[in-house]
Amino acid sequence: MAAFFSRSSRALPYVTGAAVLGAGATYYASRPRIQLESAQNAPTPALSFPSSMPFPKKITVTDVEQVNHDTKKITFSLPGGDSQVSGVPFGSAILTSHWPENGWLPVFRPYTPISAPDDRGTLQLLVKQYPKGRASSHLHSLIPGSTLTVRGPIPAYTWQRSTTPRELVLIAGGAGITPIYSMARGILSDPEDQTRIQMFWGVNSTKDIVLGKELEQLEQQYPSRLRVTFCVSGAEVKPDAVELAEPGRYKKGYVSSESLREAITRAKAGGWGDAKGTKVFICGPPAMEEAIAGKTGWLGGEYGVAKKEIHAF
Ligand SMILES: Cc1cc2nc3c(=O)[nH]c(=O)nc-3n(C[C@H](O)[C@H](O)[C@H](O)COP(=O)(O)OP(=O)(O)OC[C@H]3O[C@@H](n4cnc5c(N)ncnc54)[C@H](O)[C@@H]3O)c2cc1C
Repeated sequence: MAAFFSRSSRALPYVTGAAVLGAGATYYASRPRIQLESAQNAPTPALSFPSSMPFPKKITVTDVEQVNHDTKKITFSLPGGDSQVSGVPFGSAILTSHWPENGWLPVFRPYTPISAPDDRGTLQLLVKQYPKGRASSHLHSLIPGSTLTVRGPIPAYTWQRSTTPRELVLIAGGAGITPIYSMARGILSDPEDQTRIQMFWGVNSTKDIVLGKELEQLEQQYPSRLRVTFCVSGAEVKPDAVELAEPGRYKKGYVSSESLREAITRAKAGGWGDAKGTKVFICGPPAMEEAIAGKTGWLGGEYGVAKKEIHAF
């Protein structure tokens, strides 16, 4: 799939039928099962692939929360209310579109919901605004009652649960946290899945840790299955975090080779890789992905991880 951070130029191909239909079979095999409370009130998916590609849906803003200097959490209600779930499997994105004022063409952009696939009646996006960003500025302009046109879900990684213990390394950079968080929560919330996750999230500043509480909650809920390390590269690092309060939890600097070494050693001891052999999931800026998972990156070199064992969103 397109690298998350070269996303603007890659958004358009998502609307092309060929790419979308080609991935259809994979998506259907991977759709999460919806827990039915009873046959009568079984929720239906608001979005389903491929029918929601040509026939978009409108979702309505119910809440907007400014979570830091550049990011908003936007909550939407689904067209069918509580009788629906989003239908977006974890790790997958939806395709938003809007017509810019005086624009000749609509602007399409993918966003990964941070709500769970089986949340009734609601879908939540976490959107970072880029200076002059067309879609992100539009999304940041929405207020309760505004509507947004969405298509999808865009097929993503086909996850297979593991009933025996397995280790994964998940790496996010900046706003690339949304698919990584979504994958982690989806895997952890399956009680039959024994996958254990070591997650690294590289941010410029602790201000950028916009899903910190949610990740902390997951860690508390699944202490033996999730371990998160925040790598803070800017000057401002949580005071005393490294030395005192939370040893190992906050690291100064980028997600580095040294940071990963310990995780990989642990992963190797515990049965590294999911049922399909994928060992590392990564989503971040190109420079970060290149340094870690590129041709001459540490994973391939120092740690001997093959390209096919790495999934980049
Ligand atoms: C599968 C997928 C899922 C995604 N999920 C999310 C999500 O959950 N939340 C989220 O906030 N974004 C997400 N994105 C990114 C999103 O699709 C847009 O690309 C992003 O919001 C910027 O679009 P824009 O129209 O606002 O900016 P544009 O109008 O395309 O660009 C405006 C300016 O911003 C700069 N810019 C754009 N993107 C970046 C970037 N990544 N880094 C640095 N500068 C940039 C451009 O260079 C340009 O100068 C996802 C992308 C993909 C591929």
